[in-house]
Amino acid sequence: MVDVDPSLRRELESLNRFLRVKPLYFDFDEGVFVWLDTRLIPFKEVYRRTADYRRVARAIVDMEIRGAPAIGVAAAYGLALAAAEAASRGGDGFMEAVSEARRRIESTRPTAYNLFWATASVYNAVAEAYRKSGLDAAVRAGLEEATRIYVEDVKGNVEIGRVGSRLLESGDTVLTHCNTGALATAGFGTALGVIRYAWMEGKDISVVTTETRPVLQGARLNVWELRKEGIPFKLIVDSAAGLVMSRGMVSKAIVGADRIVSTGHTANKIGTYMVALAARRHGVPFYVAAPASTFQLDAGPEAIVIEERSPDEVRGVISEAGYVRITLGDVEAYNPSFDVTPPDLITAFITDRGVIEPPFDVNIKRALEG
Ligand SMILES: CSC[C@H]1O[C@H](OP(=O)(O)O)[C@H](O)[C@@H]1O
Repeated sequence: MVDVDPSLRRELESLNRFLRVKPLYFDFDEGVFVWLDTRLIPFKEVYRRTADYRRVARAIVDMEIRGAPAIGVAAAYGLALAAAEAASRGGDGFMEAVSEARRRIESTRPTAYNLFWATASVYNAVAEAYRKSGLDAAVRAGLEEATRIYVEDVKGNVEIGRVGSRLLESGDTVLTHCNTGALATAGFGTALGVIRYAWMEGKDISVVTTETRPVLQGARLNVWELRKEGIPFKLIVDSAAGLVMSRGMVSKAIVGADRIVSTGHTANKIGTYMVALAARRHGVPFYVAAPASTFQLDAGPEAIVIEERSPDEVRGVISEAGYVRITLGDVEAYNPSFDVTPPDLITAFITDRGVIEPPFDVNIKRALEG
């Protein structure tokens, strides 16, 4: 039994009413981190569990866990587990071991800012507690900080939903790209959280989701979530986004983000930039929904690192039969996992601190630093 402040445990319990599914959580009785392996969705629902931070890191690299906020929560609990492991070996080299774990976790995926924000928060909590009160306090501090990050993600998502739902009305058809729902966060969602919240408020909306090649977060994860919620939707191939907007089939577009910098330049799943271009061409409002933990306020677009993943993701797809190749195995493939949408194509940011409108280089800092 691993313990944290009882008030934190009570707050966790109070959030269950918002959680449509618990895609990742910490099992305090067993002292392990638990997650739903999103690579198998919608065909199978398999939960994984571990007390080893190295296994959490691999789950992030392999996209068992994916989505900027979910990656942040997993990184936080992974580093907390690393502190517990290091403490079990005694005090010698404790902070060196925690620093090594931090480096390993931060080497998993480079684009989502939530990951680095989360590891810094947990590392600082562990280091401060260790300096003041020793090993046991450091382990507890790490787990408590990770749990606070989890709680804040759920609460922040619900606030994003509440704020964003005001921008939607019955009759809207909302286009979304990639998965930004429960399976990308601690359990409610950002862009898909706005759609979920509006639906929960009784707004008669529908969704157009792109399939989101190559990993098919739309065709696999959005389909699973929207079907569970009973929200009407159509699935389209990524390259149909322009046509559906040209035909007036979409009234608004809402996407998530992996990193938003001080100028408003936004890194998100590959294909987002093209959706934004089509939205501008056809007068469709284009919103980016993200929590404060996705914003990097001390940097501009030069800080955005675009992850390049295995060419095999382009050469095949995850299907009901597992990975299926769709071309020759030796084809040269280029697989940037994200692109950057410039601020002039973004109508507004929907955040847990409210809606942020242009000029973004002024208003982002004003909303988030205040
Ligand atoms: C709630 S933001 C999720 C964000 O993360 C996704 O990337 P990936 O599936 O590669 O982790 C995508 O960019 C989503 O918008």
